[in-house]
Order: sequence, then C-alpha cells, then structure tokens
Amino acid sequence: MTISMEKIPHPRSVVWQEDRLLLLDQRRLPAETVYLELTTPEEVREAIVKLAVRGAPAIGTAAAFGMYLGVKDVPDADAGRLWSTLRRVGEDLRSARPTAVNLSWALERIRRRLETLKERPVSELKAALLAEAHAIQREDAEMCRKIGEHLLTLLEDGMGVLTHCNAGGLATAAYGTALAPLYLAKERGWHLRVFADETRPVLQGARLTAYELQQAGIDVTLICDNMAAAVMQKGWVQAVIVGTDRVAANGDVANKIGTYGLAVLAKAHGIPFYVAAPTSSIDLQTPTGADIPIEERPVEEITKGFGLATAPEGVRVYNPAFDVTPAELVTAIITEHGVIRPPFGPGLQEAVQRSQG
Ligand SMILES: CSC[C@H]1O[C@H](OP(=O)(O)O)[C@H](O)[C@@H]1O
Repeated sequence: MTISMEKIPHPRSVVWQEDRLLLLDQRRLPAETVYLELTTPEEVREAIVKLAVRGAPAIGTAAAFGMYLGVKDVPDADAGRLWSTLRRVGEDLRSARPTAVNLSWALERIRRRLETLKERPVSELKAALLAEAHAIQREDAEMCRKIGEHLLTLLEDGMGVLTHCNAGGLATAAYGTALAPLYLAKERGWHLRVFADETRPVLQGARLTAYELQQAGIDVTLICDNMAAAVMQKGWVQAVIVGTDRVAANGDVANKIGTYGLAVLAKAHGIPFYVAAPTSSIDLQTPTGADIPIEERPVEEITKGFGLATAPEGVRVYNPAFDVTPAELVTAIITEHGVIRPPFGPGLQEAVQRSQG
C-alpha cells in the first residue's frame, strides 16, 4: 500500500528537497507555518533538541536524512572519511534525545544497510544512505495508516476518544499513530468526538493535535490536562488512545509525561487504554520500563513557557518529558501488524520479527 503524500490531510513535518532537509518548525505552530531549510547534521541535531521537529517517528526520519547531509560532500575517493564521518555524525544525532527509540532505531538501520555495502564505492554508499532515509519515511507513512486501520476495529462510530500530546501526522511521516484512526474514521464518514489534552508544559496537544484535527474537520475539544478525569467521569470518553516513544520488551510504555496518569484514570473508569506503536518504537533490547532513559528538559519550559514568566525566579523544577505506563494498565498495543493483547511479550516479539522480514 503506497501512501500518496500529496493527499495526506495535514502539513508534512519532514520533507527532503534536492540536497536539503525542510523541517516544519513545530515550535511556531499553530500561529505560523514555517519550514526550516537545513543543510548540515548539526542543524538537524539542534532542531531535534529544541523540538522544532518532534515526535518519535519524525525524529528518526529527520536523523536519517541528517546522516546523508553529513556525508553528501565527502569526496568519492575518500572512503575512510566517509566511515569516520558516519560514526561521528551518528553518535552526535543519537545523543540529541534519549527516550524515543526511533532515533537510535533509524540510525542503526542506516548503519546496518551500509555495512552490507561496505566494499562498494563511496558514491554507491551515499546513494544507498539517501535511499534508506526515503524508505524509512515511506514505510513510516504506511505503518501509520495500517495502525489506524487496526485501531478502527476497536472503535465505533459516535465514540468519544481522548488523546494526549501529539501522536499525529506532525509526529510522523503521515496520519500519525494515535491520530491515524481519527483520520480514517473521517474518511469513512464516522463522527468521533475527540478530547485533546493540551499537554503541559510544551502544549503539543493544544498547539499541534487540536490544530491538526481542526484543519481536517475532525470534532476536537481541547481540555487542560487536569480536566481528563472530569471528562471521563461525565461518560464522554469510551477510549483513550496515545502514542509512544518506546515500548519495552514486557509491554511497559514510555510516552509524554501525563500518560501514566491517564492510564490510571482510564483503569478507574473502566475505559480501554490503547497504545499506538509502530514496530520502530518497540525496543526488545530494553527489558522493562525501568530501563528506559527519561529525558529531562529545560526548566524554562515550565517557568517561562512561551516567554511568559509563570513561576518565581530560581524555583526548583522537575521537568521529565516522559513517564512510563506499566503494561498492566495497557488494554492493547496496536502495531502495523495488528492488535496485541496481554501478555505483551510474545506479541511484541512476533511483530518485530514480522517487520524484520
Ligand atoms: C508518534 S509520536 C510519539 C510521541 O512523541 C511525542 O513526544 P515529543 O513531542 O516530546 O517528541 C509524544 O510523547 C508522542 O506520543
């Protein structure tokens, strides 16, 4: 199934154009649609660190193109410099953000692909690298649409769905993961009522999810994070759907801070809690959620969000960007291969193996 990128119902976050990478600057949404034109891996790393590009799959894709930017001007006669540059740029990009496994997954996929061609001329290696970056992006779009189709089998027309952060088209190559079923439901003429958590402190839900869904004509209601319990208590939510930055081998899920609390609330209200997870976000080498590195971000995201001082100077701040939801609070994990129910271990292994061919 090939996705026609011209027909996706939202702006593209990562676009390769001739010899440069265009990144939709998500820090400026929803007020401004501005694309950064990047020509070096250092610029790509900075864009990832500063959340100009964000969302686990989008980060992986941007890093893959960043690898090509790092080597595209290496002389064809200098194979040694190509390999040393690949190692340096790979490590530099990998260190940009620690939690989303898609970043290291994409870089490792590039490395493995080039290792199979290590005796080939530099020109062939560079062409193969760029082709692999395009393949990662293309496959991500296809995975997202398939996740949407599988998630739709768990929903019904007329349902209320609550989501957190942005696991939408802006976080991926197309359609998103958690938001994919909402786009497909719209295509089928369903009416789903979406409640989007604003998702402090960076407000990906308010700035990105509400924006994406409103642009697509999907019924979305923006709520503050602390309103999710009341919305569930009113009976307005029949499913919670979130994305993920990393699923551990036992089914523990790292996702945007606040996800764990939603899972506890969903359990308390008897609401299914679904995690949309492309296999590129599943990390079988990480045994449990306790082993997932959790990124801590600058205090200013909380004390001076969007430039407005909202806390006393010098106050102590704790700003983890993610939390871990234990597998026992997850109803199902939905990959591009289908719906996985507990116990998650065997199903996660099978899904990853299917993706490795
Ligand atoms: C399909 S996006 C996955 C994930 O990434 C987001 O984090 P961030 O905005 O910090 O990159 C969020 O946790 C999404 O659920």
